[in-house]
Amino acid sequence: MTLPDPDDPAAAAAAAAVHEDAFVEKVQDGVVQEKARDGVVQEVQDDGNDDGGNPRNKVALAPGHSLMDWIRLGNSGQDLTGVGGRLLDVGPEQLARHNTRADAWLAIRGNVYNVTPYMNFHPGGVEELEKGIGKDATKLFSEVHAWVNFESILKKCLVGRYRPRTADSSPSSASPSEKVLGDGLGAFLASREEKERHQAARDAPFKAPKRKLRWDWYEQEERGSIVLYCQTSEPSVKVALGEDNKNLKIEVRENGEQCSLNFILENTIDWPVRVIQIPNSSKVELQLKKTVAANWKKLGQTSLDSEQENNGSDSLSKFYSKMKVSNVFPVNYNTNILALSFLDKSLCTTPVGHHIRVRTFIEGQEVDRCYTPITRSLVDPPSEEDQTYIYIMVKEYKEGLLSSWLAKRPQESIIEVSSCEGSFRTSCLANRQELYLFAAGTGFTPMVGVINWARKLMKGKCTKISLLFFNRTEKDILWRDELDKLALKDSRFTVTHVLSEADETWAGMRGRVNGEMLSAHLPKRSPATDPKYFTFVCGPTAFSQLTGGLLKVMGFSDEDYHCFQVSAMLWIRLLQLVFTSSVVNMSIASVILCAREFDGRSI
Ligand code: HEM
Repeated sequence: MTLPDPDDPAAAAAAAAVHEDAFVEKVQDGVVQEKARDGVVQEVQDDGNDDGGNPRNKVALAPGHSLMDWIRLGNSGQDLTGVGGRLLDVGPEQLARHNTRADAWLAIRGNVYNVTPYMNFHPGGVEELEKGIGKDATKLFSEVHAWVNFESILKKCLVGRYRPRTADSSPSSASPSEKVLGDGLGAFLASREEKERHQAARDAPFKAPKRKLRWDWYEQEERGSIVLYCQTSEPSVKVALGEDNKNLKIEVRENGEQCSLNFILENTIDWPVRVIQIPNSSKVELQLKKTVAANWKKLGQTSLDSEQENNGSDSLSKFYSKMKVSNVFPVNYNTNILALSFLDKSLCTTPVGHHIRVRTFIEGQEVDRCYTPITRSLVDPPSEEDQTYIYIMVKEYKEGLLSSWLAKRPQESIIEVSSCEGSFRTSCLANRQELYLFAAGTGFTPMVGVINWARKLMKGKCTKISLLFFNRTEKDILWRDELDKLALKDSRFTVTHVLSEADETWAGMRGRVNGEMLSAHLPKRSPATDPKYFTFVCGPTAFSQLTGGLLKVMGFSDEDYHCFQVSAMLWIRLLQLVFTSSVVNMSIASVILCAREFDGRSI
């Protein structure tokens, strides 16, 4: 078996998913604990050897045809369906016409896949796979290896739904997602009885939603997984488990909408739930660990509601949860990392480049500030960040109401934290190979997520991550150690420090951002003719405006750079603050000071 590269979480996560967790239990330090089908856990050294002794009928695959290679091919953007990605309703006759090695379709559990590109990747060999083509191969497939997660392995080869009573295929009038999911769990369930039970559980009475959050689930004896089919690859997902360990609430926020799912689970689960964003897809998997190993047959009772965010303060206030400052890690003389944890069994995920709001009441006044969550470390961000914590970097501003309040707070202080917000979409980085980051002061914090994301998920594609980091003095440089260590560890990453008020001992670059600095830092190629590189900007507003303006002059279009900025929403909130009676005594000046606290940008 080819083991996932532990440094490539995209591939590793996908590899774990395709094995449905049946085997790969843990990948750590190159040692995999492989759980055999009889439940015995054995340690296997990752020696890169693909055959592992070949205890069964697996064939030796040609070089370049490992599971990892297949995942890469799937992520390459090539159309592996052969039908342009349209979803078809396929009847037996049409299926039977695709019965050659060069044009091979098969149906498994209600879905039709084009397995032509998978032929040479099939661990059981081409001849074996050929036995199932041109027909409904569900029985054959289950007899040989019912545990194989075909849905995940072949997801990029999906042709459509199998309609045994349909003579011809036609593009169905149902929406693509309806067709992919069909009756949801049906794709996963072998017995009709089970299917009906699950259907009943899913159709349990709930408030009619404006937009349905589609989901599926599957289970093993010890675990269950809920798969959410979101609209984007950057949903913010919040999960809460009730005191009874059975009441599970899921909130998904994306595209300005929030959808909620509430389950009363069939039985109790252990906290925490693990939330896994399947790389390069809009699928999110919630992994549940059952308190007592048993087959549940159904997930439980559900209710579902969805609401359109109306940009109003009422709607916003719903997204605040109480969190406590669990730990404080000093960064430099005026900046700390705060580890925030929920008071109850809740967690939330943070899409790259998105931010949260921290809110509290100081002397009766509501103070609200945006922070971009970071990872605890830049050099070794945990591959599985503990999602029950949110880490924020807080710089103390003397005149900043919230930051100076936070700086004085001992551990265990309680604050309110919103769900994530933001407009950044990683899709703008598709096919980019080089990233150039321009940050000033705490404008560096959104870059942490970008750097982590590029290192993990653009592996193989991203060849350069170059940060030009502006600060006043040496002691103001945030995470200097981490940045230097990362530059040593990862040859793709470089950091250049620029100081505006350096003392005479400073041998590095000096000054404020200007056109010369940017051109020296960027490739000589024009972004118009070479769209392989992308630029991020974040810092005080004056810095961002100047840098953005210079980039435009240099030929960068809006598609070639992203500026993390104060959102329009923050301005709306600030104006609301000025005009609401609760802060009638708050001067416009102090509101502006609040706004200034947005990641340190001055306004
Ligand atoms: C329906 C016709 C198929 C037949 C007759 C067949 C046959 C086989 C055989 C004989 C093996 C070696 C089994 C062993 O480990 O002893 C195998 C392994 C495997 N097949 Fe298939 N296969 C079929 C379809 C598929 C499909 C459609 C997929 C894609 C999802 C697939 C994925 C795999 C995987 C991942 C393994 C390795 C399993 C492991 O490591 O435990 N097979 N297959």
